[in-house]
Amino acid sequence: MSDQVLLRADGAGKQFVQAGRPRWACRGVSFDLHGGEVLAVVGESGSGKSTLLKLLAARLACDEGAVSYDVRTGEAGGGGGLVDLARLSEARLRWLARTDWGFVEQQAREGLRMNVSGGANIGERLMALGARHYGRLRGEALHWMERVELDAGRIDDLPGTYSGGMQQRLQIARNLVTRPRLVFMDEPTTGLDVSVQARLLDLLRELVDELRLAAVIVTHDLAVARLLAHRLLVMKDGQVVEQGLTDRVLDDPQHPYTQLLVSSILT
Ligand SMILES: Nc1ncnc2c1ncn2[C@@H]1O[C@H](COP(=O)(O)OP(=O)(O)OP(=O)(O)O)[C@@H](O)[C@H]1O
Repeated sequence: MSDQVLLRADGAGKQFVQAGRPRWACRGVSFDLHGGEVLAVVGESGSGKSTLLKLLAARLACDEGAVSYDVRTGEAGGGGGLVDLARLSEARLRWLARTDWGFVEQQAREGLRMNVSGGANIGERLMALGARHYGRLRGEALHWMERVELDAGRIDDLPGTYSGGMQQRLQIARNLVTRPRLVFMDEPTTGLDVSVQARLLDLLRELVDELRLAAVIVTHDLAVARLLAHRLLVMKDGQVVEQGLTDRVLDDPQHPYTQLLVSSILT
């Protein structure tokens, strides 16, 4: 983990109108994420985890507070240092999302292009950055298929012919091909068979370590958080009720809600 702050949430909040009245989906969220650090966001359904992830990845704009990112010097036209995402143009945000960030959706289909081959899915981000050389694109696609343990012989097959676990691996490869520094993941293993989940988690842990990736992972599964995350952020009713090192929070939860969450998986 590095000393440098990569992503900062400073009182971030978002509200939606529900039944004709504004309601905060998440509010007052503050934390720093350092380079190479993995943060898991946990909490019950409806606690605001996905909304927070969308604020962090600039898929939604904050209604209160701010999210800042350490834009690399010379990249996206930035001059380096933490920049409020609200101050970046759409084009610069798109650039960040295609290069320095990844976003792994819970439903792999939402993060893949289902009408082009597995190899083309991996090459797409490189093409968006101007790569045109067929041999290089195919070489990169093969490399990443192997890296995520996909059968390279399936490179020309459509993702719809892959199993759920394979689609999730393909989505991960598609995101990592540009060597992002930060990956957002929304319940990346939910909905897969338990054995497939376990192998995917191992793979994610290896990739995160090897590539020194920073990640924000939304999960309702404390075992996923325990395995992958350095730090935990516990949400309830849109607010962060506890945050800290994963082992500390899970072994010695301070807030009654965290105590309930932890005890519910022990019983
Ligand atoms: N686009 C939207 N319009 C209106 N309300 C929304 C919208 N998105 C989320 N909400 C509301 O915001 C609150 C938080 O939802 P969110 O999806 O962030 O929770 P979550 O913790 O990710 O839940 P889950 O684990 O079920 O996905 C909920 O009350 C939800 O109904």
